[in-house]
Amino acid sequence: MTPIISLSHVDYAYPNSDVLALHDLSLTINQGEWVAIIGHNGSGKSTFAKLLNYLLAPTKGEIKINDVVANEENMWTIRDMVGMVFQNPDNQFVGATVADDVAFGMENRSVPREEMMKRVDDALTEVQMMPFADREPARLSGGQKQRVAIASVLALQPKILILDEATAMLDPKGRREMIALVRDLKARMGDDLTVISITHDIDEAASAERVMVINDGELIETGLPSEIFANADQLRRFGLAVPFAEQLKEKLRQRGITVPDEYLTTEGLVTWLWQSISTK
Ligand SMILES: Nc1ncnc2c1ncn2[C@@H]1O[C@H](COP(=O)(O)OP(=O)(O)OP(=O)(O)O)[C@@H](O)[C@H]1O
Repeated sequence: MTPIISLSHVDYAYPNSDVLALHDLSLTINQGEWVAIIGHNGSGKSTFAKLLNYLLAPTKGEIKINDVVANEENMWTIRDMVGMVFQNPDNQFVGATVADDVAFGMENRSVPREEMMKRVDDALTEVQMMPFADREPARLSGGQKQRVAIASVLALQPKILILDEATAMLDPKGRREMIALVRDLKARMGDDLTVISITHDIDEAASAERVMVINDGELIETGLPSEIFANADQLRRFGLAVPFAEQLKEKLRQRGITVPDEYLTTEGLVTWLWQSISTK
């Protein structure tokens, strides 16, 4: 496994604040991983994301992206490697059409026209938005807008895609489609794409390969989604939502029913319930 993101004893304090938004953060994320970052409001998740593409500079410690130290001098190399999609789909558009919008970042980086046209087509195809290439972005649904935002990032061929609450403003269907899209992208691109999902959405976090929990600016837990989400007491302690299936398991246990210890998705629990009822 090759590390693509490494943080060593990183602190960050906002200029107008004497509180550390992040404190002594040390971690490694490997090339091709899909990592979810969870934590209650104000725990430092967005600050972490902004440090990764040098929108913010660490107050202390060192960040390396693909072995390049994040600093003033390497800022543009870092930003070329780390693409970000934010929460509000309406704040991410600059072009008159979907295709213009995807082309915009490449125009800024002087990608030759022919190469640019090809990358626009490829990126829109990846996110299944090719039929919308000539549409006005403002007229798309929230989920479609976020898919175009992902295409704009993919067209720049980043190594890392950061989704900073990118599903938060979508309806459940849009959210499911985004998660499915990221899963497809990961399956197709393998180690060529590392994904960081900063999210409050349990389904999104559970789709990742690894979950990191940030609490009050510190990394307090990292593990498989199944390990993190099966620990309801710990989730509550850190102000996080407990998955529906885990809540139901707790209630069943209180009634004396033996339930599986391992984490189950809602669908997994439904299947288990059916099986245990039908064998009684
Ligand atoms: N521009 C700023 N100036 C000063 N303090 C800030 C600024 N932005 C964030 N903070 C503070 O830094 C801490 C971490 O904030 P951050 O936005 O990274 O948390 P978060 O986990 O992303 O929260 P949320 O889930 O609400 O988006 C919080 O205490 C917040 O109040």
